[in-house]
Amino acid sequence: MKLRVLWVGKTQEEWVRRGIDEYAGRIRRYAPLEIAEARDEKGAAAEAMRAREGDRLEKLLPRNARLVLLDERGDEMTSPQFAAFIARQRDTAVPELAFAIGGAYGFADSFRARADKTIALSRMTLTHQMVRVVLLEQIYRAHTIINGEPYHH
Ligand SMILES: C[S@@+](CC[C@H](N)C(=O)[O-])C[C@H]1O[C@@H](n2cnc3c(N)ncnc32)[C@H](O)[C@@H]1O
Repeated sequence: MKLRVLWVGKTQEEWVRRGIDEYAGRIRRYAPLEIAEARDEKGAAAEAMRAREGDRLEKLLPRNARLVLLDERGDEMTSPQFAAFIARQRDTAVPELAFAIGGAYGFADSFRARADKTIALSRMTLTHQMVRVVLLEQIYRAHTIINGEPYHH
């Protein structure tokens, strides 16, 4: 199963970029991973920015992909539950599992409605930049759990 992570806007901080590279490299030992970046919108009302960013995310999403939205209001799960969720997608022949991280103002309702599942990493709000690293680490962790490797304690 192919994995895709979509996000809005460039990665600004060097330390975030290093984290992304580290965990993306680790994930690619287990599954093909593509990262795609939608241009962020600036200088409009929040709702308009969310709508335009949603349209751009939509264009980066293959038709056959199952979409998981990252959102602080989503379902919370443990790392083993997240691993079981990923394994279930793979075992039911989902061709591509896509994760989307919103921009600084979050998602438009229209894009939110497109999601097959919405998950929260915490009830706290993280920056849209930091979520990139935390999500990638959890995807990596999930694969070590699926493969019974001694990373998750
Ligand atoms: C700064 S947050 C946007 C906050 C905005 N108040 C909202 O309601 O969506 C930007 C993006 O980071 C991600 N994000 C932030 N905190 C998160 C969390 N605890 N769990 C999952 N995703 C989170 C989401 O994808 C969100 O769209």
